[in-house]
Amino acid sequence: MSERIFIGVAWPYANSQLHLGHVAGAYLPADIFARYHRTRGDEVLMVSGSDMHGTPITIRAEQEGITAAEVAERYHQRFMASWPKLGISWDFYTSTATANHARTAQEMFLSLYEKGYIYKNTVCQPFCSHCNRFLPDRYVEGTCPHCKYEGARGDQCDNCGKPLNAAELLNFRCKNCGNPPEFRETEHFFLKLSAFEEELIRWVETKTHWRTNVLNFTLRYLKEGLKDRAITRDLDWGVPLPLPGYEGKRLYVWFEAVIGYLSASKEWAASKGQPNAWQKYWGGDTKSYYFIGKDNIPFHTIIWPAMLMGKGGLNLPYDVPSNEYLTTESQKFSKSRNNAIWVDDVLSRYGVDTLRYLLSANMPESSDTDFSWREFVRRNNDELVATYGNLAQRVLTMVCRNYDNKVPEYGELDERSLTLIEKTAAMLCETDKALYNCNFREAIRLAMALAQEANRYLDEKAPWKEIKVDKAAAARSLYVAMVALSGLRVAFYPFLPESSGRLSTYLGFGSELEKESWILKMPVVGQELTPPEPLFKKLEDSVVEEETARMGL
Ligand SMILES: Nc1ncnc2c1ncn2[C@@H]1O[C@H](COP(=O)(O)OP(=O)(O)OP(=O)(O)O)[C@@H](O)[C@H]1O
Ligand SMILES: [Zn+2]
Repeated sequence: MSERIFIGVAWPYANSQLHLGHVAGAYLPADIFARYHRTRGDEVLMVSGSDMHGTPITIRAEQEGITAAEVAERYHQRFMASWPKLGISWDFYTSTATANHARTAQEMFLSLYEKGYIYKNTVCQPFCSHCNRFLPDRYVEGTCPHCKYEGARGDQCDNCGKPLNAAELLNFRCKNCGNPPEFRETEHFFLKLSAFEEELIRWVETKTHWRTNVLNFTLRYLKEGLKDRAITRDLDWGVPLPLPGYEGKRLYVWFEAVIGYLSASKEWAASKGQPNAWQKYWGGDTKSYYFIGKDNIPFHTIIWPAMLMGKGGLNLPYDVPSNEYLTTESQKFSKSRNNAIWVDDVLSRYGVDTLRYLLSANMPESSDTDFSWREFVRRNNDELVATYGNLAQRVLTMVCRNYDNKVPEYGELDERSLTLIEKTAAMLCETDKALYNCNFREAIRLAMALAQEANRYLDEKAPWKEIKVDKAAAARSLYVAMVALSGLRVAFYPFLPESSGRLSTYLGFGSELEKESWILKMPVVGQELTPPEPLFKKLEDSVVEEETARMGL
């Protein structure tokens, strides 16, 4: 039975270009999941957009001496150019700078305000007398009170993932001038998170299908007790408050950005000329998945669900399959720390499927994972080229050369051949299960294992020898290997859409796998074929040194 799946993906801050951490953490797993469900025949809506607001952008603008709008627009355009190169198949990608988003965020604010879930309070906020302004979020740095990490910021600690208030930091200082701020009174609006504590605990306790790290982090956080959080800031960049008298304040970026999932869905519906079409993705038995890196967990398992509970009538997350960090030398890739490997740069030298393969096979699903150029080259050469690509190339070239560019007659199948076909069908069942449960590494491992199995079959049968004595036997071996390839193109499709599309045409099927289904399709005897080009290119070992030198390690 087909399902309806909503996929929300973290909104990247438009303060820098994309690095491999973003891809491995959020965008690639979301895209794999979307492509998989579309191929299964499910209805999918995958949305996100650039986060144009917040202090990461104003800080960058101040550093460069340009406006925040200019910074945000520049990186938004770069993201838009990167997505197709990466093969990220958005149903809709927008930004938080739209009038639709501001309106949706303001409506959410007012709805929660009217129900008493948002209230006003006077608080002490850090104020730098040297810079003469309040210091929101990332304008303050200091030591995390929980894990003692020294580079924690006024909104969150990147090391232990806990959201923070500036006043909780130890040894806090102004990011701009390094002086310790004083605390001054200012009025802010608060989200009454405490009102949702019990409902949230009851809800999270039913989420036994969540990843252990996500579930444990969330429960620990909830059981420490929820504090109400300020959701406005003294800033002039962001979505204005929908109430008169607060012109110098804006909605806090984290309250506002998560609303993007809803506003993007509405904008998608409007763009299709069906303004109500978003509703079916936010109600009924639609399952909502949110793909994010682990620093975003509390915003998606606590704050956003609390907002949705308060508003009512909209689906809560079904799953939040958050990834851990992609690291270099055990440090989180970070724009701000400048230790990143940039997506556009990598894609200017290597194929997109090589990158997607490495990041899928080494995805930081359950622990932080170091990116390694040695692994990049090894997996490309040993697995993509020697195991999978070579299998396709050997089989299809022989078929084209010896059987007049047509899928050959295979006659009667022997035991060994039937076993490979059965294993291929079983692999599709197992990858289906793994992908359904967001076990991406497991799924891609299963597919590559079948490619190895098909190579063993081919080496045993040796059609290049058979053909000299028994052309019909060689035809059978090659046909059965084509059946395995037919299964592989489906299983690899969510991960490696470019090469799967090509393999699909080489096998005589169309290139649009999403129009098929997650089953083993047999190549059609007599179908005309075009001789194949290699699916992947071998990389020189020198790539490891060149790239490591480029990173300055
Ligand atoms: N090294 C990483 N590994 C895994 N996920 C990451 C990594 N860096 C960022 N992400 C995820 O990518 C998404 C978008 O990131 P965002 O633009 O918010 O950057 P960020 O986390 O502030 O990164 P930075 O530290 O580079 O400024 C978020 O869900 C974030 O968790
Ligand atoms: Zn200062």
